Amino acid sequence: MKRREAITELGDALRTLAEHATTTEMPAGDLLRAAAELREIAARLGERSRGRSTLPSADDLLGGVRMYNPVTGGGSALAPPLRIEVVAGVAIGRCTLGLAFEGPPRFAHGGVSAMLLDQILGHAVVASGNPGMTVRLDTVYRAPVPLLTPLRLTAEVRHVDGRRVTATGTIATEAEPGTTLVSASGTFVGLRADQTRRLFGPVLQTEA
Ligand SMILES: CCCCCCCCCC(=O)SCCNC(=O)CCNC(=O)[C@H](O)C(C)(C)COP(=O)(O)OP(=O)(O)OC[C@H]1O[C@@H](n2cnc3c(N)ncnc32)[C@H](O)[C@@H]1OP(=O)(O)O
Repeated sequence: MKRREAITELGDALRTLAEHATTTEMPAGDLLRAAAELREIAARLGERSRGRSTLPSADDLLGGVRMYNPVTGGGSALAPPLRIEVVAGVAIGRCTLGLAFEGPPRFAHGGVSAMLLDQILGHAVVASGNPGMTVRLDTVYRAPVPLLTPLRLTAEVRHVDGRRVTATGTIATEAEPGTTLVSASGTFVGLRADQTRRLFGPVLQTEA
């Protein structure tokens, strides 16, 4: 099995683990045994690991492959994961949030909605040919986002003004795509070459 597939397999197992660890009602003894076993597995995985300034060997930064992105990465224990495709400049995302993402009972945490929107807005911005970093994200929570329910997100670029790009996006359910639950407007700023060097220089050197 190729390494990326193995990373995704481990990510799937970790996401299942996070969901079951969130929903389990097993007694204390079982939880302590599980914790001890998991610490052993964690120690084994940590025997060979990378630091902050080294990209994952399975990533292709310039090709857009980020295996551990906390929103879209197949290898991330934190990612729903959100699957995004860009069609005619519109980013369309799909995911289902489990109980690990609960804020108010039965519904998603508001910060999770903002995280999903930041990511999908970013994809629309990159697809427009004006990549940049988020400098502002305004979210409007119109209705709570239900857990364990297929979701549909959209995003598109509205305005490009020099280095500054504005994009908007929404979260709805797959069943009612016309009913916006959360909307967002984001401002992204393209980096100057000196800013790219300052922020990402060490990583780009290892990539080259
Ligand atoms: C396919 C893969 C897709 C990947 C998607 C990933 C999505 C996720 C994206 C993120 O989450 S990025 C992480 C969160 N963002 C950051 O950490 C960025 C932190 N901010 C910075 O480091 C600096 O703001 C930055 C280097 C981006 C820009 O610094 P500058 O000093 O160059 O900004 P400057 O103050 O000169 O402003 C540049 C322009 O942006 C405007 N601007 C800056 N901050 C703003 C703001 N908060 N709101 C509105 N406009 C703003 C500013 O007015 C100005 O407009 P003009 O050029 O028209 O004068």
